Amino acid sequence: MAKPQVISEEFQAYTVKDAPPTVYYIPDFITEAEEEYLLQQVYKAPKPKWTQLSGRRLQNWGGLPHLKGMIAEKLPDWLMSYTEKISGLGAFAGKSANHVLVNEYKPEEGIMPHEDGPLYHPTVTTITLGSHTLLDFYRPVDQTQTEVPQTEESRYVLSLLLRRRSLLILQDEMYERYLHGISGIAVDTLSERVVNLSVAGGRVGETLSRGTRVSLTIRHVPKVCRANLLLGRNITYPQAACRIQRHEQLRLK
Ligand SMILES: O=C(O)CCC(=O)C(=O)O
Ligand SMILES: [Fe+2]
Repeated sequence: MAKPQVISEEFQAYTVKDAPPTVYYIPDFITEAEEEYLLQQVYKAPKPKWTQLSGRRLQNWGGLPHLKGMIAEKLPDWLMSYTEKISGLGAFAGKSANHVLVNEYKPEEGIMPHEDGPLYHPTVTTITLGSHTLLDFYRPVDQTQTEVPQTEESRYVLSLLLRRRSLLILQDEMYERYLHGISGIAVDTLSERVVNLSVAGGRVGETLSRGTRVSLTIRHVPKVCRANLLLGRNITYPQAACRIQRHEQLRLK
């Protein structure tokens, strides 16, 4: 089968070679002025736009992804110029990003190892603002292996240093097989397991104190309900599913 994702040739040079396929890490993807602008926009959002979770808070833009389809909402202009730029690299196989999660982590905050799952085109792209972090990768629990306990530590594979203003693109095995997470610590120690040090800059043994990091996780949700279907009269099953879903989403707001 043909490989569905094709990143523009110019960006192939940013492939992280010491990681399983496929990681692209692009330092200084945005300028300092752009970083400041994006942070300003994020913090301008009204308070109810934030959802507080344990260990981070988030803003959801573009609609709530759902197995039955996402009721797509237009992304605001301040995000569009960046999502278009990333879609233009070919990150979503010619489709345009239509969903952005903004995550904010204070020092000592993080996100449990997880998979991003089937609601998205199998690509995740992340712009890092404000502070670096280490994104850690884990093998999934091996269901056939019952004798030895499988701790997080034993499943840990590698980390990526995400500097502020960088862009990360994950696809293929790195998206589909491995779990990713951020540990809730205040100071990172760089080890030889941080496989992109030569490009991200940093020495083994060096420590980096975390500040507040804001990440923009930019994705393409293939299954969307078009708003005009919701107004139509001859509603067929999938359209009805979207309609039901719309009620669910409104209740969640
Ligand atoms: O903040 C990040 O870089 C990771 C966020 C993440 O994994 C997610 O939102 O699914
Ligand atoms: Fe994730």
